[in-house]
Amino acid sequence: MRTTLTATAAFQALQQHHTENKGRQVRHLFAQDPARFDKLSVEGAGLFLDYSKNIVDDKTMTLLYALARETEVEAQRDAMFAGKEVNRTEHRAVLHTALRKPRNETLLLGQQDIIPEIHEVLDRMAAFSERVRSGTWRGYDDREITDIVNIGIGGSYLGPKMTCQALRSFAHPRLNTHFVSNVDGHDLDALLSRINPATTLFIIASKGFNTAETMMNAQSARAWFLHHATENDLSKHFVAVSTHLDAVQAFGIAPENMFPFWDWVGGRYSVWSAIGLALMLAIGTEGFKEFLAGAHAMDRHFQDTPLEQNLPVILALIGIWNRNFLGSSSISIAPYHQDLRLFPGYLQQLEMESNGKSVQVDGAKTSTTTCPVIWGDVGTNGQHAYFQLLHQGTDIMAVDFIAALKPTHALEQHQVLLLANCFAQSEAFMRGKNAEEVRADMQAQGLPAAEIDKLLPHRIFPGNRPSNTILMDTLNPGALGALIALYEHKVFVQGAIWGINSFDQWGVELGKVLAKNIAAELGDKAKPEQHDSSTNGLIARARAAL
Ligand SMILES: O=P(O)(O)OC[C@H]1O[C@](O)(CO)[C@@H](O)[C@@H]1O
Repeated sequence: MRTTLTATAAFQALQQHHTENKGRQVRHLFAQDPARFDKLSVEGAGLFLDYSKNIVDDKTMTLLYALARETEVEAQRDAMFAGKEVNRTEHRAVLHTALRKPRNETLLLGQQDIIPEIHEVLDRMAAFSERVRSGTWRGYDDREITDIVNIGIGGSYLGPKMTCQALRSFAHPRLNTHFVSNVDGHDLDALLSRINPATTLFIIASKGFNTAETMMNAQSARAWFLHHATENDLSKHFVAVSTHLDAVQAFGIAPENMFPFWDWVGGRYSVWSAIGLALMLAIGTEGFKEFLAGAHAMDRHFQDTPLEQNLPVILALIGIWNRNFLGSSSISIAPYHQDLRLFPGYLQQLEMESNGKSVQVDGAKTSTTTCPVIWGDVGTNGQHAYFQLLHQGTDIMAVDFIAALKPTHALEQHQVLLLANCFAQSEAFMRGKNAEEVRADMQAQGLPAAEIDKLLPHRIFPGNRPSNTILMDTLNPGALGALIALYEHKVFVQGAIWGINSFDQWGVELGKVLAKNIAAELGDKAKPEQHDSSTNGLIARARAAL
């Protein structure tokens, strides 16, 4: 039985520390300590994390490290890396980290070293990718492939799509990557009218190969293809990524066109496996290797670095502080890089599907709140839309700013303005602008006293809004790998502290079952209505329309 989190000595010490320091202003902490930035920033695996703009001091951090130690984060981390059955509700090891291990390492799962089979699949992916990229893999009328369509959903979609978008400046110029996930036919339909079956390669990506949305999209894509070509041509245009060879074969894809992975890779952690095939096709084998190496560097950092300098641990602990003590209910992810615009959506699945739970591993209710809402968009766009609420709204929401110092374009002035905005926002969130400062500003502008009094409350910024800033040199495959792994391990540490299983997702099941029933009812108008009056009413309207 796990000790209740709120009953741990460290948690209680943090509660007391929080009570004693209520109302403290980070701007004052900066004024008191000129070395604050140096003390509360850390570097590892090519990433730099500034967490000094959070409402913490040395004592807060010391207590947070004590919380990590008391909840045995290090032992839990080591168990994950060693391949222990960390995903206890599904009786599985959790070994996405093994996917980024170099060829010369070993990792025993039971009696078997799993590194050789991981690299065997990587080698097959590489050989295939190089054939497609070089143009030696040809379609049914002997033309080169120009379009790759990844059909998958959840982790079989978000990872490949986000990474292809993030690394688009490293992509092969002939290959356009597309991603279809939604069972809404508008998604597939909009794409099919823009591509040529003779030069298109479909990747059917699904861990279980039984996900209703993916299977329907795959069947429709296949049917569309067969309008233009024959069954014999399928093997040149359809490949699959899955853990289920039999289901892939039943769909009509031959084993040599299937790239396997393993049940110890969770869907939202699978971009490092063959699920990353679209990315490998886009950026090439070397680029994909760099991507894995960046993540591996973060793995090593996470495993080997003391908690006090450990990026994922610190990011996680700051998150725990903001969530469980300051009551922050969401984190806005603000990438100041256009190519990372899908990163907030990717993190939504990673964090919310992993830690959106209210029951501990031992079955008891959690004693604290767990995963906050993750949301966001690219920075400067958000500034002109919802940042208003972050600055002056009633809830305290945390922000993660993410930026690359050097761009992959030559428009230097854009980069200057971009970074200026990024740093200005974090400064504004932290500092705010108090009544005296606002009044002095308006007086300097020569506004009449009555107008100043009227406007004053509207123009005050409370500040003290917590944020992290993560910097990388350039957004390249290695940096992206490290960034994703940073958040993966952050999620792990938080799950370990909250005592929850970050690797199952039972919460998505109920909707799937109900949808199956309702789909049958929509298809058969004679079926009796058997739901609440709202659901029955909606079904009746749809039956009338279909
Ligand atoms: O890759 P699959 O098996 O199609 O699953 C897709 C997604 O569905 C989920 O299982 C949730 O329903 C996710 O965890 C997963 O990423």
